[in-house]
Amino acid sequence: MASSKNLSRFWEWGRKIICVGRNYAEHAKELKNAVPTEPVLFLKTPSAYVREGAPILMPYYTNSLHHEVELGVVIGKGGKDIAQSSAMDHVEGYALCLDMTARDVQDQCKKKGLPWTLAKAFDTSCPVSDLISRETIKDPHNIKIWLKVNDVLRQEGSTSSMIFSIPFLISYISRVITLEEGDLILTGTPKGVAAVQEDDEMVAGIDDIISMRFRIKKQL
Ligand SMILES: O=C([O-])CC(=O)C(=O)O
Ligand SMILES: [Mg+2]
Repeated sequence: MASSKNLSRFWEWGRKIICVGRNYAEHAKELKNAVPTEPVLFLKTPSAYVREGAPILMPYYTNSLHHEVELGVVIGKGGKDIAQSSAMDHVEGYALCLDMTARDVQDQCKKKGLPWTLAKAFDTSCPVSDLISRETIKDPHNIKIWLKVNDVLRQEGSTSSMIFSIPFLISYISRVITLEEGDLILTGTPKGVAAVQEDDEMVAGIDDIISMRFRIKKQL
């Protein structure tokens, strides 16, 4: 839990960003995907991080940049083959995250059976909030995450609807990929994903605990 090193700026550690897809049935259905029986995993790189004050850059190769608001779990203690029963001991805290997705590119990748890297891992595809302490979010499976675009509510979902719980995900992931302090797990998005345009402003939040604001700009 409490680590010797300061993870308050976890995004500067250069560690892994492990994303879970289709962890909310309503979102899997809205994109006409099957509801998974095992977690769907993909990765972003640390260059995907962007912080409030800097713009989200729409890649030059997409015409459909989607927002996905997600709860992030920041790993405080690394491990391999972590048991579900001790998984929460590895959690330093949480972060509000966006999994920005070039949806048209992802659709093409799906059709061709190719990886999602261009759709998911481009620079600025992972806007993140400050670290939120475990004390602040006592029950991470019972909070509301929401996102507005230009003041219109687009996404609002409770983490109680996650298919795979945080301990399950930590255990599952750590059997495949060793977790290290500073890693971030994105736990999937609720329904309501949609496209944003240049100069749109997004505000996302977790209940009234935290909120963050980002503007969309085109990559030059
Ligand atoms: O792109 C997708 O639909 C998968 C995903 O990231 C999510 O469900 O959060
Ligand atoms: Mg996502």
